[in-house]
Amino acid sequence: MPHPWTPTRKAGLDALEHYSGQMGRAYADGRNFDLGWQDQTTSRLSPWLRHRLVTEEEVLRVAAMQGGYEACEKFVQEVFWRGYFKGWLEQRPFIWQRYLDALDSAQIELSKDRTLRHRYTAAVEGRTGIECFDHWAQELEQGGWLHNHARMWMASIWIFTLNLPWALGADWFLRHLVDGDPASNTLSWRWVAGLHTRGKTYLADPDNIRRFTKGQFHPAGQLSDVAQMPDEPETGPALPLPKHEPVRRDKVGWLMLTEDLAGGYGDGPVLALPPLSERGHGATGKVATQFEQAALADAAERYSAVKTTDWSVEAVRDWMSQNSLQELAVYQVPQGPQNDRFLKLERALGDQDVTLIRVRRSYDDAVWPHARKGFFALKKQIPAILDALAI
Ligand SMILES: Cc1cc2nc3c(=O)[nH]c(=O)nc-3n(C[C@H](O)[C@H](O)[C@H](O)COP(=O)(O)OP(=O)(O)OC[C@H]3O[C@@H](n4cnc5c(N)ncnc54)[C@H](O)[C@@H]3O)c2cc1C
Repeated sequence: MPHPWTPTRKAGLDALEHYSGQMGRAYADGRNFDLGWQDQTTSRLSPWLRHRLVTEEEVLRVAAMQGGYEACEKFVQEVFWRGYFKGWLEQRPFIWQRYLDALDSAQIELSKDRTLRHRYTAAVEGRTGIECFDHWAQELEQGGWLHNHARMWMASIWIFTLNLPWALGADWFLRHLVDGDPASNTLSWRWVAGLHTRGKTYLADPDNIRRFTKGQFHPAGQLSDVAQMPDEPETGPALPLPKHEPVRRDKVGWLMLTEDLAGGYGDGPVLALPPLSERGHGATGKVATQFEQAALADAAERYSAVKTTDWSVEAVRDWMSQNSLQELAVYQVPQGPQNDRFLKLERALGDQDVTLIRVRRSYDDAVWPHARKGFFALKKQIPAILDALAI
């Protein structure tokens, strides 16, 4: 499988333009088919969108020129799923923490239970004997990307057929996907497990796999036909979103992270923090690592950002004093490993009396408040949100 994601904004915009004619009927009719790498049935824009080398707003504006919501309804809704998951997790940060706790427990289980360890290793090495799963495991490890349906089938087989802890699977995906995103990934795994829409599990069906791979795979008799939701307390209600903070002074410097490379720094100097070397337990995939590093380099060049090699408070302070800065701003760092790391930096800067302002983009501001419950509530608001954003 080739690695087609050139990690630049230009390449992302080219891909968007190239796909624009397919956002209507072609997408609606074809999007559920996973026909292998050569046969594209979806936009494959996720790596650029994930890091905001290209933004959701830009994609939606292109969809608007193809006939808008009416003509591209399915595609537009899928774009909103990204913001839905992000907004949902922002308002339930304890679910991210629950995932980290579940991952820690699963790691301890792995170290103690040899049979579990064998099952886990066979799965991530693509040696389960379930041909489709093994094929997709190779795709993930080597190519760093999977079709949405393959992700759903794999997560389901992982949890309900291979009886592996869901958090280990989510960690494996997050570390290897070139679009690895804490919110979309964690909450999709939880959705398959029946933890997102509580009790509603997703069970992979051999005939469905045969249909949507056009016969390439048919794991008849190999998959569990029972789906048992893992044990977990009730989800709990959404918390309020932190208030939007305006940038108060002229002399503000910006921190750039690979969470959001969309610019919007005005005249302020920009400091680019490097991607984290770890996204979870174990090594990050090569394709994902290369994409993230080069994506940052591309954005840093466009915004004349200074690149630092670490996240130390000293590096940030030095750069601030070189630029005579009193205040720092950053576009909202969503829940996930970068935010966990960022909170430490924020605390250390706070100890040195540096004010750090988290700024929310208007798109997130428009979408996230509607991501408190199920997707349906957000879906109903899509026309109004598009209007409000003048799309
Ligand atoms: C178990 C599992 C794990 C996943 N992990 C991730 C992840 O780490 N990162 C990630 O970006 N997506 C994840 N997804 C969501 C989805 O599979 C990908 O966003 C999609 O396959 C990307 O392909 P595309 O760009 O061709 O999407 P298209 O179908 O062309 O859709 C256009 C855009 O809409 C958004 N989108 C589409 N479907 C979804 C969805 N179900 N959830 C959220 N956004 C969506 C993406 O930004 C995508 O680029 C996961 C799904 C599952 C079932």
